[in-house]
Amino acid sequence: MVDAGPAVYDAVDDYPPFVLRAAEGVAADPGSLGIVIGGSGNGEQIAANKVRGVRAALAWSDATATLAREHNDANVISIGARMHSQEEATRLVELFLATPYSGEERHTRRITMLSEYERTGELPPLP
Ligand SMILES: O=C(CO)[C@H](O)[C@H](O)COP(=O)(O)O
Repeated sequence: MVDAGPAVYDAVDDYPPFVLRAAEGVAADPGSLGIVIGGSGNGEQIAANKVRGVRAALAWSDATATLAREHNDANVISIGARMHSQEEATRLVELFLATPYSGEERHTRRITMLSEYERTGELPPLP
């Protein structure tokens, strides 16, 4: 486990320096999973998704935590610390870590469209 910080609580610090480091760590270690935590989890998810190769999902229920892995093969979970009790947040993370990617063709097809867009900047064709 690698802790990208912060090491001390600062109510007015900025999340991008920590989240981008966590996300870069995940991108550099294929198969690894990351956890980012912030007020709502929205900005933290946005920051993590700036890193090439990262698929960060905002989880706010058991279903969204599970689907993030099953359907999206998300490699980062974002949690809003102010949105959940500690027990709820822990459960979301545990579900995320325990759920494998389904590998279903339609999901792989969609993920491939996104990674190809990320790689080339070219839009996938319309159906
Ligand atoms: O993305 C967010 C909200 O949507 C962040 O979690 C939030 O902006 C953090 O704010 P604060 O400085 O009050 O902790």
